[in-house]
Amino acid sequence: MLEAFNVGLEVDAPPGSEQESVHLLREVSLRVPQGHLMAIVGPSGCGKTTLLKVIAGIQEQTEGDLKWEDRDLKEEEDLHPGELGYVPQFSVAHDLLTVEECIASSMALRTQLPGTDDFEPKLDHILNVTGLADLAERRVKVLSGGQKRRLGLALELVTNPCLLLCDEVTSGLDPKSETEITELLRVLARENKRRVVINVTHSLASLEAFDSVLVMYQGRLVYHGAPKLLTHYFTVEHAEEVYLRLTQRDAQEWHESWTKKRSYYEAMLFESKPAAEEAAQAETDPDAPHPLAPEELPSMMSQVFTLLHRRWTIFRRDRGQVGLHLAMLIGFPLLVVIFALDGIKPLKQLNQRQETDIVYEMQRQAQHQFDQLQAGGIVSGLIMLQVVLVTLMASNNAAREIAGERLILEREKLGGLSTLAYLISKVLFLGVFVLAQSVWMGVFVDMVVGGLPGDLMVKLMLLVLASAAMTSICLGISALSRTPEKATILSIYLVGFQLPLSGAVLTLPDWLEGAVNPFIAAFWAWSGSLRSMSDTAFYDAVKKVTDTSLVSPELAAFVLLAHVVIGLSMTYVGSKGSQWE
Ligand SMILES: Nc1ncnc2c1ncn2[C@@H]1O[C@H](COP(=O)(O)OP(=O)(O)OP(=O)(O)O)[C@@H](O)[C@H]1O
Repeated sequence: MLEAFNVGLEVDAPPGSEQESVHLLREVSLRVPQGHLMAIVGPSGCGKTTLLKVIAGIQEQTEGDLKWEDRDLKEEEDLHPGELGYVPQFSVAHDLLTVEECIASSMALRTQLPGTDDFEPKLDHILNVTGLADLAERRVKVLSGGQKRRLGLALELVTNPCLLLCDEVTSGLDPKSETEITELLRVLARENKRRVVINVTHSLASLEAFDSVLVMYQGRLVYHGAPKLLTHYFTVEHAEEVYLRLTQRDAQEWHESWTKKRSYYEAMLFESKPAAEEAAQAETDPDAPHPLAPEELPSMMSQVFTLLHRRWTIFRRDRGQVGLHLAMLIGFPLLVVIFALDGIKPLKQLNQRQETDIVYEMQRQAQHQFDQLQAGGIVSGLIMLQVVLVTLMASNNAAREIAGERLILEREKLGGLSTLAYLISKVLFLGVFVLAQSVWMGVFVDMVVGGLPGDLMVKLMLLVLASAAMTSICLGISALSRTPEKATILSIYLVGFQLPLSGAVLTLPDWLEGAVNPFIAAFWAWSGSLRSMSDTAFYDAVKKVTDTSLVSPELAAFVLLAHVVIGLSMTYVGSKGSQWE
């Protein structure tokens, strides 16, 4: 039995409002027996989705109590992820996966079935029961609205939930599809004796298939009873007239009226017990296809592997992303080399004279002095260009990574996905890009210019760390942002400020340098790389063209690592926090 006692939800009023807070729900009390299919109806904005979220534990009520099978959901932990199925209004599947892949990945994230003999039969059963068997190979992107809703439902059936909450899975469909999905919900309600299925809907047209109907109005419960008594209660001829009728009294009056009469209507609900009987019958059915106990969650590493495998599949199929990554991987190092073309000659000449006394050479040859200045500018510029382009690639890797799939993440967390598993999968996925982009950039440029001064390994390490730092920070921004657009803009600003604030082009005033540098990854990678040349002739040349103080490679590596840690902490906190809106 699902029970609510005077449940209320009060939230801060929107900015600019005269009140301090608003009540989204007030004094909602209900009892829903098991094996029952209930519809929540009401005009737009009356609190249907809010009530569903409170029952699901996505939003916690500020007043009253909720009970499931005599467990107080406020006192004890929320429902076990395997006990709860929540189908949101929006699509919770990746566009580039097929229907079968989506269900299989949901199963792998939420159950221990993959690898067992039960996996295939269960997958087939879910495809069949939701009417998706013929669409198993079709990608989500091309599914119709109704098919996406069936898929949303299918993703929740992998665990045999006993509380299945559906937000508008029947809305906006043609009458035939609406009837089919309602019938499916009814079958699901009967399939498991412990199960309660609740569906939010706008439609008042086909409520007969439900065991009960709950009407919400302005955050209040104003009716909960059998569908056939709805017209009687509201004294209207057709159910479709109920919304108009509601406007004739205010919500408080409707609620008071309901409080007086509810025992009569609820008693009728419990007395008829058609649902419980049908459920008992379904349970004894010898053809019942699978056990109905909730599934156990898989291990964290198993979730990491599933997420990683899924992410690579999506990446491989996203031709635009693959093309962009390849273009940057090949194009950016070439760009650096093109800028260096004019300077390669003095660079090589200076390279050949490294063994000689550079000061003596300078005094002796005016030409050499000119070469040295030019070479210093080229070396500093090349390193900075490498670093900035690597950070640009890093921001492109990470900016949309979490914000772009936020609602899917929220749904999967509710289904038992570990935030740490999610974070590790992102680190492993993006780590490949960080290594490929920065190592290739460093090695390619070094080869073409005939060897930049200093230890190649130190410069490569700093490039990798600069890329890792920017990737982590942008991933953190992505996890904390409400939309992918916001995350992208913030990440672009961050990269845009790297060059002017790095001190490589213009020297910042001392007081500003100390305040800004800690935040500029490009400064540390550039500065540490230049300092790593301190035992070569180039260091003097580089010092001549920059007044910015240069730091040791060790300090640079330490600060960049700190950026990585901060970025990953932001990512963890941002991913763990709830962002359903
Ligand atoms: N976090 C929030 N802060 C402030 N107001 C909110 C919040 N969440 C929802 N609301 C408001 O609460 C009201 C009820 O929202 P809800 O989404 O539950 O309505 P609904 O009945 O499901 O509507 P619809 O049928 O249009 O989906 C709306 O006016 C909405 O703007």
